[in-house]
Amino acid sequence: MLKKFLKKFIKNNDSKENNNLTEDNIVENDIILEEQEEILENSNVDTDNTPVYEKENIKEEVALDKTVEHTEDVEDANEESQKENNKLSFFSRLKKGLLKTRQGITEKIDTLLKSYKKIDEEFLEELEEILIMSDVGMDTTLKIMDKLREKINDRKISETSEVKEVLKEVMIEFLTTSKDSSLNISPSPAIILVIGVNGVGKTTSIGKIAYNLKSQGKKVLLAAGDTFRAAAIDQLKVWGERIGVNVVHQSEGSDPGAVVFDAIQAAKARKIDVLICDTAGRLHNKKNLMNELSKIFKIIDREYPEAKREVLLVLDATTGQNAIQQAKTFKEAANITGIVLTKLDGTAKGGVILGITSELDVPVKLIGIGEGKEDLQPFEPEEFIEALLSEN
Ligand SMILES: Nc1nc2c(ncn2[C@@H]2O[C@H](COP(=O)(O)OP(=O)(O)OP(=O)(O)O)[C@@H](O)[C@H]2O)c(=O)[nH]1
Repeated sequence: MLKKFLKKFIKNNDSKENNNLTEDNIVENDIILEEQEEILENSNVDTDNTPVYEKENIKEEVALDKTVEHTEDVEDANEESQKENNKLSFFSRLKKGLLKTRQGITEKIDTLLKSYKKIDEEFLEELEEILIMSDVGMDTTLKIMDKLREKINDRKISETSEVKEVLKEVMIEFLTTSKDSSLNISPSPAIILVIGVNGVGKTTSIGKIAYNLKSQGKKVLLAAGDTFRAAAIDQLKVWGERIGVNVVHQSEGSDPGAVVFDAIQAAKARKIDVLICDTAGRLHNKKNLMNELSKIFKIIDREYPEAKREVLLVLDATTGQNAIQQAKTFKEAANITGIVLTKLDGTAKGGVILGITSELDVPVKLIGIGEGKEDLQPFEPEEFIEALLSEN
């Protein structure tokens, strides 16, 4: 380090003072350089063999490092507490959003628990009824009840006061599929295809996902692949402007495959991290839907094989059991990698989430609890069940 500094110092001086170097003064300079190095190394060496000059520098570097470390620590702590706050505020918003579902499930379960002290068949049947009535679905309710009975027997539980914790455990197990529930978008590039019938919240969800990814520092591009309605294109453009993300679009009625093709070329040229494509979700004819989607998949296969791929199906929680039916149809037409469940706020049918994960074995990756750009969050089974079943 010292040698490097000296050489640089002397060479700088040389170049400033001596623009016309001769062979002789180059040799002379080399000798001076050697001598100065020797002098400095001998005179300014401390007991630990570190030159004083270097030591001063080290001190400054350490002090600087400490300041940087401290600033980084403070920044990390701020970031952590910001994350914690966001999580907390999302949890309370989730709890608030689930109010109607909580009224349908939790309040009824709490009343039931108060009216029975000991677990008996009548108690279990009433519990079963509450779940069925809350849109969990018949099949899933029966499976949940079987698992609950099994755990109650194994653990020799007889008091109803202990049932809620076991029920939470069972529900979390049902909400946790074998598949990864995080978005498969790293390393970039990635393409997310968003499918679902009209009105379920596709465009809004795309806007929210793009906003989240952009906030994480990712370069995002949107493609208005729902060319069936001009309003759908305009709506995506409005979201794009709102969150500062570009939208590739063509006119109403144009070929969705062509829009996706253009968007892929733009994504490659602009080194985009995540390209999110809207699609038209007409369900009246499964064959049409399949044809349209398979055309888009072929284009992605051919033009963007290097991109990680997510196919997200958007479902509207307010439609209850219909959402499961829709999901089954879409599952036959496309290889769905995740579900976005919207409008969990303001519905008493939130229990449908249990039916979706258990009947389809596709993970719910994101949940929507409002119309704002921050009202879409990764789905976490424990957090969700806590927000759903905890008291008050
Ligand atoms: N309360 C609430 N409303 C939502 C949520 N997600 C979407 N919406 C609203 O649902 C309505 C339909 O959303 P869109 O995003 O237009 O749905 P889409 O599936 O794109 O429908 P088309 O544009 O008709 O294809 C809009 O008014 C949204 O603001 C949510 O999580 N909660």
